[in-house]
Amino acid sequence: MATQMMRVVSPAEVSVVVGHSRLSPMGSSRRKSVGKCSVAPSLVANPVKDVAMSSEQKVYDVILKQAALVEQQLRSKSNVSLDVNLELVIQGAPYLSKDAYDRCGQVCAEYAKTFYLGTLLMTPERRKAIWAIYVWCRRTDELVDGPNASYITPSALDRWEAKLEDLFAGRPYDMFDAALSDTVSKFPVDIQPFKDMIKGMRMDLKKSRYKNFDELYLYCYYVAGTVALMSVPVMGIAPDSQATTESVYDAALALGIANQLTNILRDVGEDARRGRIYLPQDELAQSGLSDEDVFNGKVTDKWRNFMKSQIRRAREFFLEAEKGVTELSLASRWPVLASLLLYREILDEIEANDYNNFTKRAYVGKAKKIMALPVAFGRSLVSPLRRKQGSQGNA
Ligand SMILES: CC(C)=CCC/C(C)=C/CC/C(C)=C/CC/C(C)=C/[C@@H]1[C@@H](COP(=O)(O)OP(=O)(O)O)[C@]1(C)CC/C=C(\C)CC/C=C(\C)CCC=C(C)C
Ligand SMILES: [Mn+2]
Repeated sequence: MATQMMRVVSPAEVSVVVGHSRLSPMGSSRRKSVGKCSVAPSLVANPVKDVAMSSEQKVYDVILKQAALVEQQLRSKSNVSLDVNLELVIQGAPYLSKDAYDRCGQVCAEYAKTFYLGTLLMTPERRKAIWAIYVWCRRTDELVDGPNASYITPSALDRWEAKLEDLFAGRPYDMFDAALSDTVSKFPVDIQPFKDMIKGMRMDLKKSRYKNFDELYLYCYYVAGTVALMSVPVMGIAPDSQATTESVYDAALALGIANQLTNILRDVGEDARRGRIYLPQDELAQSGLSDEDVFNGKVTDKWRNFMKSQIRRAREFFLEAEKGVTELSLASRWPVLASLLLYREILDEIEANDYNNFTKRAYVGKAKKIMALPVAFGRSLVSPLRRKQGSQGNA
């Protein structure tokens, strides 16, 4: 989908790279609650390569793997100092990691202002790491959605992936990669979600229709659910959280999916003008709609009904995510909750536009944005324990 949310990293920065998996809709039926420290690495690999596995099951495997990595780090009581100002060598040129992170922070501040403000509440180590992840995600999306997108071939994405492997192995290629390389050496971040995001971009190059929600779910995981799996190991789970690591990752994943579904519903018209329909074909047909109806862009009762069910589904994912936010470390809750509230409001705006997402862009105004911030802040102060007692009526 076309880049809308934020301005992008300059094409030059992206093209430096061009010169050269696996993974869950959140049906609660599939989620098994494991004790907080019981996600054993032996659970991680699914030895059965079952082609009939649903997308949700495939994604679930990645959650288990990421949760296991976090548990492992907790068990080994990682006493790595997170604020070492490590010197990094990038292609012979020494850079201080501080400079590399500062550059990431500048990109964030420029392209995602509200989000950048939110990160300022985090501890400096976490903030810098989130900036580095943000920049990598933005550059990756930029490859397929940015000004050079028409030159991007699967082999350019192969080269981007090779650079990803290099940076995970401590051999970053440029400043931005140097920051991420440092981040992944300090936090229990797995490479899989990063590879999966590239897979999503690959999918976007060749696929413009989604047979059913299972297919669409996998795409949403690739391009957005992955962001959640990359970010939570950095944001951290609250020490007083009683939730299982796995359930927190489930909630995080739900936020990625909800955001991407919302993105898709907002951008229906714009995507259609590029010949793309990110909507489940079977559900369109069940509502008596075809690709032609989407291309014609006429708001009919059939369209309104179809949109209502799509919006309902996105809201279910937001609800699932909301339950997990208070399990995050205190300082990470606010930016996450603020982004959740703001993104969810886009759905309200689509309704307010009478479901005309063909020619009207659903947009959350400045006043609403500003109002969401203190609301999110107040709610983020509720500790997981208080919430638990509160829900039992003891608070
Ligand atoms: C327990 C719990 C709820 C934890 C929270 C977990 C968490 C931090 C989830 C983050 C969810 C999130 C922000 C997902 C990103 C979704 C998204 C907007 C994806 C976009 C993909 C492609 O979009 P498309 O091309 O269709 O549309 P555009 O027109 O291009 O917009 C992306 C553009 C992929 C690239 C993603 C980013 C640049 C965002 C990266 C953000 C972070 C690393 C920070 C996440 C942290 C916070 C505080 C939200
Ligand atoms: Mn994009």
